[in-house]
Amino acid sequence: MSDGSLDWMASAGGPLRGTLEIPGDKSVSHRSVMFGALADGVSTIDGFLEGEDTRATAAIFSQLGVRIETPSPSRRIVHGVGIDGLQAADGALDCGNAGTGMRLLAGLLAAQRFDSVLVGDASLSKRPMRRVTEPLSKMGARIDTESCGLPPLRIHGGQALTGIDYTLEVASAQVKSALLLAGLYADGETVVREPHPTRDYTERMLCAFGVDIEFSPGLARLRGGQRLRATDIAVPADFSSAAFFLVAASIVPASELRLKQVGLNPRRTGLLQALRMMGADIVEENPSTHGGEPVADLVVRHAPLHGIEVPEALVPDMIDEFPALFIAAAHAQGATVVRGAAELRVKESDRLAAMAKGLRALGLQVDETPDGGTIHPAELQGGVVDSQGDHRIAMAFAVAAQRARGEVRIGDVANVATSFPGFDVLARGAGCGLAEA
Ligand SMILES: O=C(O)C1=C[C@@H](OP(=O)(O)O)[C@@H](O)[C@H](O)C1
Ligand SMILES: C=C(OP(=O)(O)O)C(=O)O
Repeated sequence: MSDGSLDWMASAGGPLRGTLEIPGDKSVSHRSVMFGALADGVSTIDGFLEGEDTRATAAIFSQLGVRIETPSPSRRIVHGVGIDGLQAADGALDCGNAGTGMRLLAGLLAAQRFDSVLVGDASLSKRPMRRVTEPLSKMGARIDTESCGLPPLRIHGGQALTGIDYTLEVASAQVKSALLLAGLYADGETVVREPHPTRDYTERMLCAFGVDIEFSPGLARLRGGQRLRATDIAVPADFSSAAFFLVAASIVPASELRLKQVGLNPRRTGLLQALRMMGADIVEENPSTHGGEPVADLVVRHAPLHGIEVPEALVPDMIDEFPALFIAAAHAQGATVVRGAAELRVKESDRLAAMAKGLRALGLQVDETPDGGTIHPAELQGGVVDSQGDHRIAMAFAVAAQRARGEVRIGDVANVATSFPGFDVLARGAGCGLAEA
């Protein structure tokens, strides 16, 4: 896993130009390995994200007795062991930096005959797990946490689970997915209701694996005791990774980028709507479907942006894109206001605090509130920013520097490899000023 020892120096390059292939979607990649492992038969995954988070998930399934081949980069062949075929691992299962990995696995492993221990890196070890352990315990699971509900998770297998009808307290696709995975093994029906619809990859993919699951925005329902049938998965390009280039090309004069065949699941594209409200020039071309998901080329050209009040209803649909949004806001005309985004405080870092601190270090005024803040744009100066070991904060400031007056040193960027390996190479190729410090 990342050791956090790498820094970047970023500065204004030229206009951003060219056609970029963005790596595979992280959410879809995690799930494709999990469901392929549980299926009867062999599943091939194309476009698998070669990131540390998703590789950690694949390594965990190897520890659980699943054969996974890597015939070439971004391709996996998963030899499914069937719904009851996982075997106890020898040691702890290391989810690395991945909240998605740990929370989904908590649901899945709570239903196995054997015990498991889930651990993570320093950042993941500070992230709240009660949001999954509490509803899972209502289903009959036994999971011990550290105090305050923190990892490691010590999961006691061999429990008989019962389905529940549960309304999520926070809009979280990870919690929903953990309950649905446990629900596959539970007696009776599991129903998950959401305060606001979240990404539905678990539902769509279970369906592709032959599970009878009913879902609509805000609701998912399945019966326990079903089997999964192997299927091939085509992973679309990750919108959350594309987001950094959407903002970079929007703010750097004379830029024009084409981002090829990016996943446009409506539960992921809140940033597209927010940027368009700000005046961004982003056009969708060559629409198609890829692995059952809508995709299109995104053609983005520089455009003058103006500040907005980000509609609260958009927050869950752009939950990972706020670091990028803050940078767009920093370069807009007029203030941008964010509300209803307290969840950002429990991601890989406290993203509201990390973005406010970083932008202040570059000369901006940011008024932070418990669930958001107001960004007052101004010309960015050079300076030193701490990414807090958070991949999305690091990439956001690499983008910010493309319009700064001086050099920006970004500390602790190795974690970019968790979601977007090769970001720096792609960014340089497109015209960004970005080098290892
Ligand atoms: O289910 C998923 O794949 C994810 C759900 C979101 O987390 P929450 O469920 O905590 O909102 C998101 O932030 C994360 O990057 C991926
Ligand atoms: C929050 C994120 O991921 P996870 O929860 O899987 O660590 C993210 O990628 O921004």
